[in-house]
Amino acid sequence: MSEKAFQDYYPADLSHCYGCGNNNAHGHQIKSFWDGEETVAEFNPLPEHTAIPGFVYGGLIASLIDCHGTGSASAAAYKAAGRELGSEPALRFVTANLNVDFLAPTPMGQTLKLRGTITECKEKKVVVDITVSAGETVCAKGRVIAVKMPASMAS
Ligand SMILES: CCCCCCCCCCCC(=O)SCCNC(=O)CCNC(=O)[C@H](O)C(C)(C)COP(=O)(O)OP(=O)(O)OC[C@H]1O[C@@H](n2cnc3c(N)ncnc32)[C@H](O)[C@@H]1OP(=O)(O)O
Repeated sequence: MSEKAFQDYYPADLSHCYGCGNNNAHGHQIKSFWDGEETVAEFNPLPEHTAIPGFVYGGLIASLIDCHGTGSASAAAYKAAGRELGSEPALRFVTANLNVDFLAPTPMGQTLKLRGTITECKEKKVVVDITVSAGETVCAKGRVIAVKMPASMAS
């Protein structure tokens, strides 16, 4: 995909998140985009993301859901406000609650596809429901409750 990802609009000084920060060389650097009214991201697990040989570690899956959720929340807030992504004042969201159901073993060696639905979008809180699929199989689903980032986290 050639368009800018939601995370590419995060300012450099706030781009160190392990899941989605462009400036975290050891992180996942996930990239989220709109696909119609839904949001999408892809990730290729590495050998170090193994749980049991051949299968992906659940904590990685939770991390992907977490950051696809907060990125989607920010994008949804901009959209609801009729504003361009990244415009000031920034609409930044952090995770208040993360809930994950692991529905089927997640195989290594396949691209994982995340798809998010904006379930609720208020000024201070956005709820995003997310599926993680390998091929035709939905391996996990999760819900992220994202809340406006407190000023104390950005200083
Ligand atoms: C663009 C650059 C970006 C750059 C930034 C990119 C960062 C990427 C972040 C990646 C994701 C992370 O790991 S973030 C790191 C992990 N998260 C954190 O450290 C957050 C720590 N927690 C906090 O700071 C706080 O508890 C907050 C901000 C989450 C909430 O506190 P608050 O601001 O006082 O919220 P409050 O007014 O009480 O509640 C607002 C609404 O949220 C709901 N709510 C509040 N907390 C919860 C909760 N734990 N579980 C469920 N729901 C909750 C309330 O019911 C209410 O819903 P209603 O009554 O209105 O319906």
